[in-house]
Amino acid sequence: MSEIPEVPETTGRTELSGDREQAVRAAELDAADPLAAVRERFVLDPAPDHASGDADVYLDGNSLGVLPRGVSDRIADVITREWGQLRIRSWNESGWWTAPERIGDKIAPLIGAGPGRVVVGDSTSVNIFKAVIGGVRMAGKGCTEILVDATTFPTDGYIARSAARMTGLAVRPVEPARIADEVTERTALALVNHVDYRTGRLNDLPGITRALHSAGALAVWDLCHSAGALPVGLDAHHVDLAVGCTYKYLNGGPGAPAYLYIRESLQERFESPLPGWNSHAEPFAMDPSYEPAAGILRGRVGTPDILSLLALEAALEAWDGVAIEEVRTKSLALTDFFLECVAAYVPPGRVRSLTPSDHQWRGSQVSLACSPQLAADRQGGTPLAGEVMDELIRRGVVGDFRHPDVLRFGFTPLYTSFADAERAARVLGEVLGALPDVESGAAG
Ligand SMILES: Cc1ncc(COP(=O)(O)O)c(C=O)c1O
Ligand SMILES: Nc1c(O)cccc1C(=O)C[C@H](N)C(=O)O
Repeated sequence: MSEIPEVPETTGRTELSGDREQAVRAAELDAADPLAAVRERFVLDPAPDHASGDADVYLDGNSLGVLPRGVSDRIADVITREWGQLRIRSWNESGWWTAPERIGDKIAPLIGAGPGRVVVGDSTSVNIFKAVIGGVRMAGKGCTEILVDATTFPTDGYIARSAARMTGLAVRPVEPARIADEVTERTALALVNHVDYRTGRLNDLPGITRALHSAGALAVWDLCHSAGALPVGLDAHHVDLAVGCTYKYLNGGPGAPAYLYIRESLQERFESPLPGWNSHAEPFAMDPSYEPAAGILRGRVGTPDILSLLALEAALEAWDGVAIEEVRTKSLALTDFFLECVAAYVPPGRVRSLTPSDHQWRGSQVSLACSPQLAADRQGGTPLAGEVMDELIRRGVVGDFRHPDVLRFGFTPLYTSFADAERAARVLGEVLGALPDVESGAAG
């Protein structure tokens, strides 16, 4: 990239000479980290085409989590033995048929749900559809609208609008912080992201859920960016419906199936808009008339994606003996430390944090907005901010870029170390420091 001059790259080894203070601090924090050994449960080898041969600092687990060690062997066994040799018998003998609810019960403790409240399958988008239409069908007769988080990840908005058209309701986008003031007795439900994918802001799940309930509306939460990163407390906060993906902080793999949570007391009233045969009370009766299965099974649709489901099940073993509360403690310490290092290494005015400094409102990522000059549209496409991320990746620090100016760094406490955080901030400082002077418009 032409705008970023060549400067010596960091080696990735801890260099105590130049940036002694932060590097020493990182080493101390890693030595005291009770989750440090959990990192060994993940494959963090260098990519085969990596020039230096060093492993990357991987800060993109909020998009695609890292491969947990046990998954490859488990999937090889599923393919060679369960599918290759047992074939059709595996639906019963290998537990394929019951995998969606069995794996749902394994995710449940991580999101504060009791058994029988979570079912795994389909994509997040499809589960949003089930939850929104299922929620509207349970809402009061006079309801005329659905509220949608105005800052939502786009798929939620697209699906909510389509679901609203199908049910004759209107959609009203509302900032999460305004939902308590905007909800009315005409609101069927609100669909809200627990953590904002762009800024990393944590929304007030208990407070918003309470406010919705006081107005008689249901609370539907998208947990994609919180599940596996922080405690959610679905049962404790009486959330009605929730969905989430499993390929981010749950490390289930690319395209891993999503999940649907239905509050226990609502399950018998839940009418799926996708009542496939797997959600029937007696699927193998092949009855032409539909009768929903009892409980969470009615959230199923068709034949589950067994290879992906069982990869996810193996991936969840990385959580053995790990409490979500200790993950949260480490996540906040990592993001605090990264922000400290950014302040120490990055020249003033080049980036500002979009992620709240207050722990109460912070998820498990840090989003840095680049100065307007770096974010400005340039002829031929990507803003310079996008090229900054490309350069970071080239130097072995993997985050991602979101238009127009956001550098995102996701922190997955199961495998991210404090040394990773220090190295990422140091390389960011080198890349941004090598740019020609820009006006200081972004500091703050
Ligand atoms: C908040 C949120 N919801 C939904 C999705 C994606 O949905 P799907 O799993 O259907 O691709 C994402 C990310 O891809 C997301 O960040
Ligand atoms: N789901 C993804 C995919 O299939 C390909 C690339 C990225 C994704 C993502 O998860 C994007 C992500 N939800 C985000 O927060 O931007």
